[in-house]
Amino acid sequence: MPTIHVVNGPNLNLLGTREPEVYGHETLADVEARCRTLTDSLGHALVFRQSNSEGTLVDWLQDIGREVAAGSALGVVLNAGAYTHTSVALRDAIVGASVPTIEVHVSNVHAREEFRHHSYLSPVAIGIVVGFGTGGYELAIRGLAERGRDGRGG
Ligand SMILES: O=C1C[C@@](O)(C(=O)O)C[C@@H](O)[C@@H]1O
Repeated sequence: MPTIHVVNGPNLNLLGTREPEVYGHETLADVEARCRTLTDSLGHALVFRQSNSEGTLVDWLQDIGREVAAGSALGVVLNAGAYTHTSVALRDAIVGASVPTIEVHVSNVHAREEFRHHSYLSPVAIGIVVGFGTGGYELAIRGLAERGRDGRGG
């Protein structure tokens, strides 16, 4: 069964201690453990990563695109953090490397500051999960896996 990638952007390494009233008390390691329990039960491999660096995230998306083209990955669950609202480079990587992408946000970005309402990624994502706390990662994984089963690749 193809790999499901989960990629986290800047400051998500601080989950658990960062603004817990917004992002909750679970750490990124807790989230990874929950994701792994789910992907194990679905029969998919999981690669779960985090970087604060935009260029590293671009490199990973390009790598994932190659794996998807080769049939060894389904796509990516992507919480790009603040780069969501700023990064044309991440959007270009998703499009240029043809990466099936589910955009995730722990918080409901639309109920927050105006600058969080715009996403460069949403128009090129296949789906978006927003505001369900850290449980949103599992919802997104289910969505990506379901889409894979449905035969709608790429
Ligand atoms: O870093 C983050 C986290 C976030 O992506 C979320 O998961 O709710 C929302 C972004 O606006 C913010 O910059």
